[in-house]
Amino acid sequence: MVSHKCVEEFSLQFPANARAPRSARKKRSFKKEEITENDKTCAIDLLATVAENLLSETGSSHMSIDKPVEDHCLVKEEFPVEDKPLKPATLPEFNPYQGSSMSPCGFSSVISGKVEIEAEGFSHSGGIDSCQAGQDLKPSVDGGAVVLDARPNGVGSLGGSSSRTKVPSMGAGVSLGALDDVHMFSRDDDENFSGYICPRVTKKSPRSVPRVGDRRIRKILASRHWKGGSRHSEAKSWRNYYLHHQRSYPIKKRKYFDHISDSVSDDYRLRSKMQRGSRAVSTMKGPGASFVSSDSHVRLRIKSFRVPELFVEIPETATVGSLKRMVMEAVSTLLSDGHRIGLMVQGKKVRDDNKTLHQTGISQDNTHLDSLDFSLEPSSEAPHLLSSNPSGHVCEELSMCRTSDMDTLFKTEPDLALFPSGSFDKETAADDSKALVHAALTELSPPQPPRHKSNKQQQQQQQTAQRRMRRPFSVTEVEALVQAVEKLGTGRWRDVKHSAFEDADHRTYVDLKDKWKTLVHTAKISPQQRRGEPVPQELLNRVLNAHGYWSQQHMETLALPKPEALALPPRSFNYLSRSSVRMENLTFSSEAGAKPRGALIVVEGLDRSGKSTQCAKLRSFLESSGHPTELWRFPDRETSVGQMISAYLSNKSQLDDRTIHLLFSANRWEKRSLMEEKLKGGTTLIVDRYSYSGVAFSSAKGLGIEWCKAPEVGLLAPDSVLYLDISPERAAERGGYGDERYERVDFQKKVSEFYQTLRDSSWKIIDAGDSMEEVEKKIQQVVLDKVKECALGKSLSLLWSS
Ligand SMILES: Nc1ncnc2c1ncn2[C@@H]1O[C@H](COP(=O)(O)OP(=O)(O)O)[C@@H](O)[C@H]1O
Ligand SMILES: Cc1cn([C@H]2C[C@H](O)[C@@H](COP(=O)(O)OP(=O)(O)O)O2)c(=O)[nH]c1=O
Repeated sequence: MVSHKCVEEFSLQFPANARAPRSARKKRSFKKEEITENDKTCAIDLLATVAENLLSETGSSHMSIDKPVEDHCLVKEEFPVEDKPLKPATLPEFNPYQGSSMSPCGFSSVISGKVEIEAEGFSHSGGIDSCQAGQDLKPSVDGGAVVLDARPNGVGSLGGSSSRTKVPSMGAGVSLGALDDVHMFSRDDDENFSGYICPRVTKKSPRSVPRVGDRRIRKILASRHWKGGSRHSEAKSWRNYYLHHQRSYPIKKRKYFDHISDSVSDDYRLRSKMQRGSRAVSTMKGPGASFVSSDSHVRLRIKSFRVPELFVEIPETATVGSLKRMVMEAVSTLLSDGHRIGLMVQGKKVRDDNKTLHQTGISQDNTHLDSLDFSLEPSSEAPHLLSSNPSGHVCEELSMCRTSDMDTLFKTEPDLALFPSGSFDKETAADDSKALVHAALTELSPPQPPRHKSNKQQQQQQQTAQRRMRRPFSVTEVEALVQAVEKLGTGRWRDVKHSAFEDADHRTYVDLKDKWKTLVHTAKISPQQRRGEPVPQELLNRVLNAHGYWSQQHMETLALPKPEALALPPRSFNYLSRSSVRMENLTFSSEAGAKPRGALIVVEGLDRSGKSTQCAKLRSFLESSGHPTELWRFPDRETSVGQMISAYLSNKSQLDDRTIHLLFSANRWEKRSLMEEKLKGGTTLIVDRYSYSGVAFSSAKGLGIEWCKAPEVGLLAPDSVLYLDISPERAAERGGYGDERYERVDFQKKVSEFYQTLRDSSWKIIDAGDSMEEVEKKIQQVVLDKVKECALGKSLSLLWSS
C-alpha cells in the first residue's frame, strides 16, 4: 500500500495544454465495471507510484518518498505506462438550461469550507453560491488542500481508467517538466453526469467522480492528508494536494489549474501556505472564501436534487407536445420564482442552518451519508402557483393538491375529487418541500418563446397563488352553495356567487362551479372512496337532486326531443355521461348510453291502509307513462319461504318470533339480486311492504329494533318510501280486517309507533284517510320526481348502512 509518507512533498506547475486526448483515454482497457474496492485502492497506489516515478526521474530535491518498492511492481504490471500526450477536450455544445433562468453551472462546483460537494442533476443558480464558486474560484489557500470540481460537460466520459499525462516543465520551482509520465487514474462515471456545466471551463482532462461509496478511500486520503499537512512545508502541502487529488480526483486538480491558467498565466502555478495542524479549503468567493478549519473533511456527492412536486391536469384530448410545454412552463415558473435548498439526513429534515455538519450527523465517520437528500424548495412561504395556460383560455380549474410521494416529480391524477383536500396548509407545504401548482387549462396555446417574467408579473402570480391557496369548503359553505344552486340552477355561477358568496373574496364563481362538480362526483361515489372533508349525506342527496333536476331543465331548454310524457331521456340519448349505482362497498357504473335505472318505490302502512289499492294504481300510471314498472309485494308468498310465512300469518303454523322475523327477511333476500337486476335494467319496482314492515311488526312483538334491523342491512335501499298514514281504528273499519294474525287494533297501534321510529328523509307521508283519488294523485307526483332522478343517475344505495 502507498502510505502518505511517499507523497509528502511535492510542488508542481502544469502547462495549460497538457491534456490527454479523450480517444486515447477511452482506449484504456481498464473498465469501470471491473473496478472493485481493491481496484480503487490499486488505483490510488498507482497514482502515488506514478508520482513517485516522476519525482524519481526529476530528481527533485523536494521529494522524500518512502514508498515501498513493491507497489511499483504492482502498478507497472497492471497499468503499463504509455506515453500519450493529453490534449484539451472540446466542450459539447448542449446546454439543457440555455435560455432558461437556470444557471448552467451545476452544483457540482459546490465546495464550502472543507466540505466538498459534488452534485449532479438538477441545478439552479438562485441563491446558490456554489455556482459562483465553480466559476470564480480563487485559490485563496491558507493551508493547502483545495478541491474544486467544476464539471464540464462530457468530462464524465472517461473511458480509460488509467491515463498518463506528459507534463512539460513550465517555470521555476519544482517542475513537472521532467516528470514525463504522470499516470493518472480516473473512473468512468458517465452515468453520473447530467450535463450541468460551467461553460467557461474549456479544458478537459480525465477526472473521476467521487462516490459517497468511496468514503473509505477518502477517509484514508484525508487522514494522510492532514497528517502530512501538519508537519511539512508549503511545498509539501502542494505536493500532498497534487497527489491526493491525482490519486482519487484528478479532475479537481485539473479544474483548479484551469482556473489558475485563466486568471494568472498559462502556467499552472499553485501557491499555498502551510498552516500547522490545519489546511484550508477555499473555493468560494465572499466571506467564506478563506475558510480555515482543523475539522475533518466530509465529502458529499449530490447526485440529484428533488424538486417540489407539481400537479398538472390536462385534457385527454391535448397533445403530447402541449403536455410537454405545460410541464416546461411549470418547471420554469417554479424555478424563476426562486427557491432554497432543503437538506434531509436519513429522512429527517434539517432546518437549523446554524448546526455544524457534525452535529447534524454529516461527518466522515458517519456511515450513512448515502441517506443525504437535497431538495429545491419554494423560497417563499406561500406555495407556488402556476397557471400553465399562457393563452388565458381557462375553462376548468383545479384545486391545489399535495401528495406524500416525494420521489415523483410530476404526477397526474385522473380524478380530482379523489385528492385529499382537507389537510393542506402553507406550513405543511413548505415542510414537505412541495410546490403547489394550480394548473388551469383545457386548451393549450401553441408553443411560445420563453417568457421572462417581470417582477410585476411574478408579484401578480404570487398574489394569485395566495388567493388560490386551497381553502377547503366548510359544511356551511357547501350548504350555502347547494341552496343557491337549488334555487338558481347550475348555469348561473355568477349569480350563485353574488347571492351566497358575495363577501367571500377568495371564492370566485369558478371556484363555486368547480366545487359543485366535485360535490356531484362525491355524491355519486361510495363513502369509502370519498376523501377530504366529509360532507353530510343529506347535503350530497340534495346535490344529486339539484343536479338531476337542473340537468333535466337544461335538457328541456335545449329543446331536446322528449322521450315520453315524462320527459325522461331516451335510451339512445347519451345525456348521461355516467350513471352509477352506488352500493355500500362498491359502485356499479354504467357508461354513457346505458339504460336509466328504475326507481325502487316502497309503500308502507298499517294493514288496510290502502297499500295494495294504491300500488296497483301507481303501476298503471307509470306504465301508461312509458316507464317499465313491476309491482312486487312482501311477503312473496309464492316462494317456499313465502309459503311458510303465509302459513304462519294465517295461523296454520306456529313459529318463534325471531324465526318468523328471519323468514320475512329471508323472503326479501331471496329476491334481492333479481331486484337489483330489474332496477339496473331500467324497471321501476313498486314494492308493497318491505323491511320497514318486518322491523315494525317484529319490534311491536317485543324484539329489539336493532336486532330486527340487522338482517335487513345490505338489502337495496328504497329510493322513496311512501307511508300511507292512517290510524289503526280507521283502518280497522275497512273491509276484511281480522282474518290474519296481526290484524288487531292494539297490535297495529304498536306497529304504528315503530313505524314512526323508522322514518327518515326518504319517507313521504301520505294521508291515507283521504280519498283514493287524492291519495293516488299525491303518490303520482312524488313517484314521478323520483323516477326522473333515478333515470338521471341517482345512485342506488344499501339499506341501513352507515
Ligand atoms: N283511500 C281509501 N279510502 C277508502 N277505502 C280505501 C282507500 N284505500 C283503500 N281502501 C279500501 O280499503 C281496503 C283495504 O285496502 P288495501 O289496499 O287492501 O289495503 P292494504 O293493502 O294496505 O291492506 C280495500 O277494501 C280498499 O278498497
Ligand atoms: C313484509 C312483512 C309483513 N309482515 C306482516 C304484515 C302483515 O300483517 C302481514 C302480511 O301482510 P300483507 O299480506 O301485506 O297484509 P295486508 O295486505 O293486510 O297489509 O305480515 C311482517 O310481520 N313482517 C314482514 O316483514
